[in-house]
Amino acid sequence: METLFEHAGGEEGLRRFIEVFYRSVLADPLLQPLFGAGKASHVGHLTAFTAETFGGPDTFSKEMGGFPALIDAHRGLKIEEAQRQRFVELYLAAADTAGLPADDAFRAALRSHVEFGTEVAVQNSHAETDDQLHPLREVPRWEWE
Ligand code: HEM
Repeated sequence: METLFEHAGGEEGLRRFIEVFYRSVLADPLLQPLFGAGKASHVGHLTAFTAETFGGPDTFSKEMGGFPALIDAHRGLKIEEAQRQRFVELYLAAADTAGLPADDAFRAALRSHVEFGTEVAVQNSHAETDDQLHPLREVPRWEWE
């Protein structure tokens, strides 16, 4: 069966999507304060993460610090629910703008992926001890719904 990665247009399709998404995040009054001026590495890292979770190459885990780097990136950010919801909204809007496939099965997987991922990020952003982190310790392999 085709992977979500292949269906999304591989590395190139996902990078185009994440570029649109990150641009919209940095222009958003609710989210921009968390991201500051932005980081040159963010598009590459988020693209690699998304590729890996959708069944593509495991470059994020092998070469970019993997899940521990992701936990560190969100620690202490204290992401609010309104910010989480905006992140989801912008993510799904970017999928339209970037022209990712619009079929229901793919969009359902994209939505459940970002809903779950943002819940994990919010929890980790508030954790004051390792016990309070979400139990996830590896990049999850997302599947078709
Ligand atoms: C709840 C909403 C979220 C907010 C507000 C948020 C915010 C941030 C911020 C401020 C950074 C550090 C600055 C930067 O690298 O530009 C960051 C890094 C990162 N975030 Fe998030 N994040 C959220 C959810 C997610 C989700 C759901 C994912 C994955 C699906 C994700 C993946 C990443 C990655 C890959 C990095 C870069 C880590 C690295 O440099 O290795 N984030 N995030």
